[in-house]
Amino acid sequence: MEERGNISIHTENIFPIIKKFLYSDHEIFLRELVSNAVDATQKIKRLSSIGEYKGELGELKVKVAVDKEAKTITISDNGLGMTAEEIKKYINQIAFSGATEFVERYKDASADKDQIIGQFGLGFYSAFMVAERVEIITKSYQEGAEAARWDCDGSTEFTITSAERAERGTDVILHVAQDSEEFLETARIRTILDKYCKFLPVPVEFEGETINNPNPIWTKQPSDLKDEDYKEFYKELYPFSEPPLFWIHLNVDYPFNLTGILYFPKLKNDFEIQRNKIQLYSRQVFITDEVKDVVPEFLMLLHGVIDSPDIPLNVSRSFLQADASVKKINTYITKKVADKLAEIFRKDRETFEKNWDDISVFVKYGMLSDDKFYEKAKDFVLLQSTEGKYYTIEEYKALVQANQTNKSEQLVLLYTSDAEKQHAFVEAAQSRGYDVLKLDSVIDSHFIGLLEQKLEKTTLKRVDSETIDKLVEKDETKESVLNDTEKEELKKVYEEAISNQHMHVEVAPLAPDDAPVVITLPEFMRRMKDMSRSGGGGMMFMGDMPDTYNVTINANHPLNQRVLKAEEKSKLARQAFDLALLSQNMLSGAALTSFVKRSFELMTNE
Ligand SMILES: Nc1ncnc2c1ncn2[C@@H]1O[C@H](COP(=O)(O)OP(=O)(O)OP(=O)(O)O)[C@@H](O)[C@H]1O
Repeated sequence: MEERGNISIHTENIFPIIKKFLYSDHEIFLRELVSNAVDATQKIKRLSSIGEYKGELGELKVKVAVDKEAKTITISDNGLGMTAEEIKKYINQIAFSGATEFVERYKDASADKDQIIGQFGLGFYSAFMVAERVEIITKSYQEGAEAARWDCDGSTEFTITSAERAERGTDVILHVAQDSEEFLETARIRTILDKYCKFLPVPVEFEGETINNPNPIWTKQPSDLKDEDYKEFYKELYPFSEPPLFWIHLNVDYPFNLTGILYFPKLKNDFEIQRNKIQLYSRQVFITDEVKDVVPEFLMLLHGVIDSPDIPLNVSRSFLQADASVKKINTYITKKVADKLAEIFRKDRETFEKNWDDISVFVKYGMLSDDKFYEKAKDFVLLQSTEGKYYTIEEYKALVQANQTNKSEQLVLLYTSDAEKQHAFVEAAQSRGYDVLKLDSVIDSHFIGLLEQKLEKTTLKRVDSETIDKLVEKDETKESVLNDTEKEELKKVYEEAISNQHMHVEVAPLAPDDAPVVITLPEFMRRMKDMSRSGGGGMMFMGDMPDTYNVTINANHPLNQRVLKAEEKSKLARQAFDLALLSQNMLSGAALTSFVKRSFELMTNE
């Protein structure tokens, strides 16, 4: 038997295009061919199970072999094989038109071409990305079938001849082109197999070893698995990572098909570098680790695998975002993750609190970016007080309600963004019986905004944004020891001593044991500046403005009564002001030097 033919006379030669134009990701040829081989073995298994094939199945496996001298890569399987007629049908017609369509569709799409090619293979013809000639030697499982050889040199011409092959199955032999000889290196092939074929459902052998785990745990029933299995699998996926905190086994078959395991890694605050750790599979074939658009942004902080044949990979990005099943998948995963967290919170609050530092970024990010997630997470998101205790929002509100409700019935939640630097303020608040929250991660400034937006009659104030009396304004007037003239004079003394237009001085009757001078940066001002720094809200101009602080002089503090009577009023006032700066880590440079000098001088003259 010998037959020559043209694959298609209507299409321009696609092979040079496959080879040259789709220059990126040449390595996926191996994924395509090994998956075909795996499919072929699974098909024979199915035929056998329904009684269509009565012969011995034997040990089903796929082999990959490199012959450096002959410059060939061979992918062999003992699957169902093909007759000469089937080669014509599947390889010459169907696969070819598939490849042609692929090339036609994507040769002009420049922007996300790499993305698409990475996710969606060309099928059999991707062999020509690395080969100058491809042979198929195959024998069908059907009784009395003759072995056949297909040979194609990368033009549209092919030959089909009869061949010698004892057993059922297929060898695909790639004669590697000169410019692709890197693929004759076994280390390279091993790396590619490891990336794409690690969890293929049929054993894949290379250099005498099985390189894959055909039964990864996500394909099993959760009830058949122990914690150890999940931890082991995590190690298999990320050999150099710390153990995960906990995990979720995803398992749906309606209205879409999806399995997988998502792990909560130890996150801390470095969430930027942790992305792209979720691997996307389609029937155990690795597709990509760029799951953007497939899972919600905030879930990309998780690690693990998602396997779904229902994720359409052969479409462009914008389409993917609008795709209904992708949306459903998003919603499903989000719900699962929220439910899992709620469950741990409910069943084992201690563990939940212990891990809170690692998951808080994730939970807050989720609450900020997804309203449905907010609705679930609002009951388990934790607020940490500076004293190290954890509260839910409701618990915390109940805790501070009595003491921290101001005269306009607003509940004032106090927080510090840096307990060290703002120590003086934290202490002052605590001595009033107020509680102070620790909200000090990058995401917290956004989280604070979210809480205010969602919680009724509640504001959040940083402890150093006002003097203690104004933080939680009560309906009481404080008596002042100084009369108005004295207060006016004191103000002048300080204004002159400070002599800085960005320090707004005012005199107020605080408690005698409050600090004599308090420097605050109003909450509103700081938030505006934060906003403009992060480029939002049309506040760009504010970013360049110097901070304007409020300097509150405590009229009731004995020191200020002394300032009024002292000979060197200005010096004493400046000293008090510098001490206030110092307590907030704001004193440096020349100001610090002159403060130190002045202190020695004052001590000497005492
Ligand atoms: N090793 C093989 N054994 C048996 N049949 C094969 C083998 N490789 C390819 N085929 C046949 O050739 C057809 C075309 O393969 P090709 O890889 O181009 O497309 P596909 O596998 O159907 O789809 P995909 O684009 O997802 O790869 C297959 O559907 C199958 O019928």
